[in-house]
Formats: sequence, structure tokens, C-alpha cells
Amino acid sequence: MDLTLRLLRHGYDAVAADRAARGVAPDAGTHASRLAGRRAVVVRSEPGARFFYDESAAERKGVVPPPLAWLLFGRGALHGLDGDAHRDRKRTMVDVLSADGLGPLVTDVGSELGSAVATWPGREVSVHPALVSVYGRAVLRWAGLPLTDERADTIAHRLSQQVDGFGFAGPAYARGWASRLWWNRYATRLAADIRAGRSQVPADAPAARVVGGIDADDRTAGVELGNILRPTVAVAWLGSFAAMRLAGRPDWRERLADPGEELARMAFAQEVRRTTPFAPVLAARATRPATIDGVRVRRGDRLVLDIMGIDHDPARWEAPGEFRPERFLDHAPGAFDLVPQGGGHPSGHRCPGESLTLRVLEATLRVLAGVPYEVVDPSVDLTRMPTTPRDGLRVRVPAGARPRSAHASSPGSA
Ligand code: HEM
Repeated sequence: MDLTLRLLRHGYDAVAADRAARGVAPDAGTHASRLAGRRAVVVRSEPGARFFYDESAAERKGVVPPPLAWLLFGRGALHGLDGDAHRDRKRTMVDVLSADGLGPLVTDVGSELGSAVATWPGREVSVHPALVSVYGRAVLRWAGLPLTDERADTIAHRLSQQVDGFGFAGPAYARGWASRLWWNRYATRLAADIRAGRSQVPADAPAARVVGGIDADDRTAGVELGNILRPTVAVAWLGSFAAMRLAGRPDWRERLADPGEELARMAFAQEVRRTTPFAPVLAARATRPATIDGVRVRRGDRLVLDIMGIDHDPARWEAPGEFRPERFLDHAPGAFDLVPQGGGHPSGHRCPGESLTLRVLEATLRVLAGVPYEVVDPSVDLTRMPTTPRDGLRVRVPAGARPRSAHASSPGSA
């Protein structure tokens, strides 16, 4: 069976099911398969991951089919560019997302979430939609868009629908497309207004820097602006798993509530990234032949990076099935060992939002660690992509509880 069908049927367990069906040895780092009717080589080992990220060996153009790529990233997005066209555009994105400029966004996430959790005592709330609002308001404000909170909430939830639709889950896929078409219209107009000096977006704000830094038409500039806003909202998927893990670890919960424990929160966030199912695989096309781990690669073959397999590989991670944040306290992962947001060098296709993701999760953990909530149902459907703990993680906060974060002053680092 084709891996595409397995992805639709098994979701995050698709590669494991493919390996089992093809009789691949448990320790094999690479195996031959099929993707969308073509020969494919699925890579997990370090040599395989290096080949996947070698620009002289693999390309992206046209590999992800439009029904998925145009929904999630938008038509013409840098995810599907190669060579100089990719490099030029990537530079703008990396500049805008550099660590120096993220402080105000991260502080805002902490204070927005602090205000939100102050309303939770005595209620049962769903964490995922709450985080979509918090991250969405914060990133839209940081980007420089002058919006009311209500309008920002609406936009945040529309952006989250584009993410929620990527796994072709029936109505979610249709909702995702409705939101994508709306975003394309809204963002094209916004990009044109920013470029013509007709908007209230300050010239040095991230939205103006993205739109001004990209050498492309207004529609494509709007698509790339979405490629900063939408994935920041998507951190809510990781955030809901972070909240679930926190509830399961009272020892860490106590520690992470201490404002001085930033490094421990970063380690916890790394382990959340490693263990959270988000993108199961990535795809590219081989531009030259090779042999990887004894498996022949032909020019034109699809290459599939097995994200779930790498992040849970027993050769890389001790007890990979266990949630152990301490593994990141004194260990920085290699460029091909922890790949929830891609791997290799940042100038390649690796996600430029990793630092933002980690810092937003760190701020989220600081606030949530001070809230005495219980999880209603931690079950996770691994066949649904993207997935969250059931119902976006419903939590119950006792009446009269006083979330610590709502009273603590926010440290500048958070
Ligand atoms: C939920 C958190 C996130 C996850 C799981 C995630 C995952 C990924 C993955 C798997 C890739 C593809 C890497 C590759 O093709 O090799 C990627 C690329 C990308 N991500 Fe993220 N990401 C996240 C957050 C962010 C954030 C916060 C931003 C920006 C604010 C961002 C912006 C991008 C962009 C622009 C690319 C395209 C890079 C390129 O093709 O050169 N992502 N991300």
C-alpha cells in the first residue's frame, strides 16, 4: 500500500505501519516505499537525514501536492522553493524572526495567558482554543497590525482552521480551505496597503518588514506574512500537549512555576516538541542517485523524512517512549536528531520559527505551572492529523483557586 494511503488511514503511525507491512528490520535506518504512486525512499538514519537536507541531492519544487501545500503554506510559499529563490526569501524570514526581536511577543504571551487563566477557577475550559486566542492576539500585535482583541481572535481562529485542515479530516479540510481563501484576499489587500503606505502598520514592524523584504507580488507577500502568523498560532497544538504533560508531572509543575527556572522550562518545552505528534513526515525529490544504508535512491525518487521515527529513535534517545525533560537539561540535540520542525542548517528548509516556538512554550509553561488544574481526558487520537489531547484538552480548575501567575510579576525573560 502507498504511504499516502497509510498517512490518511493511520496518521502518525503511518511510517511504523509501512515498515511493519514491508517487513523492514526494526533497526533499519532507511527503507524503500511508495508515495503518491511513485517510488519513495523513507529516511530515518543520520546519513539519510543529511541526504534529505543536502541541496545538491534533494529539491522541493512541486513535491507537496497543491491540495495540501496551497492550503497550509499558500501558493508560491518558500516551503516549495529551491536554490537562490529560496535563499533570498528565507533570509527575510530569518531576519524578522531573529531572537533579538522576539522579547515583546513572548512577554505579551505571558501577560495575555495570565489574564486568561485568572478567569478559569470554578470552570472547565478547553486549553487549545484558549491558546489560539492568546498566541493569535500576541503575534498580530507584535507583527504591527492595529486590531481590536475581538478582531484578532477571529483572525487567529481562522488561521488555526488552516492548520486544523491539513490532515484531510473531512469538514476540517473544507473549513481550512474557506479560511485559506479568506486569508488570501485579506492578506493581498493588506500587503498592497502596507506597500503603498496606506496602512497603520509601522514601517519597522515585522509585518512591514516581511512584506517589504520579499521580492514578489502582493498576493505572495500576503502568503508569506501568513507563514509567520499562522504557525505562531499553531504553537497552540504543542501548548495543549505541554499543558497535558505538566498535569502528569507534579514534580516538574512545582519547579516550572518558579520564575527563575527558565532553563528547566526550556528543557520541558524541548521534550514536548520531541514527543508531540504534529508533522509526521516531510517530502522532497532526489536530484541525484545514491545508496543510503544499502537502499538505492534513483534520480526523481521521492524522499521522505520520518520525523516521528527520528524523534523516537532508540539509537538517538534513551527510553524514547518516556517523557523525560531532564534529557535536555545538559544536552543540545544534533541538527539531524530532533526534527519536529525539520533539521539541518537554518539556511536550508529548517523551520525559522524554532526559537519563537520554544520561547512561547516557555512562557506558557511558566503561567500554566501556577494553575492548579486537572485534566478531564488526556486521550489522544493518533489517526487524526493534526491532533490534540481530546477536545483540545479540557481542564478543570477548582472554584476559589488562585492561579499564581495571575499575581506574580512577569520577569523580562519570559
Ligand atoms: C507548532 C510549531 C511549529 C512546527 C511543528 C513547525 C514545523 C515546521 C516544519 C516541519 C517545517 C518544514 C521543515 C522542512 O521542510 O525541512 C517548517 C518550516 C517552516 N516554518 Fe515552522 N513550525 C512551527 C512553528 C513555526 C513558527 C512559529 C514559524 C514562524 C513564526 C514558522 C515558520 C516556518 C516557515 C517560514 C517555514 C518554511 C521554511 C523553509 O522552507 O525554508 N514555523 N516548520
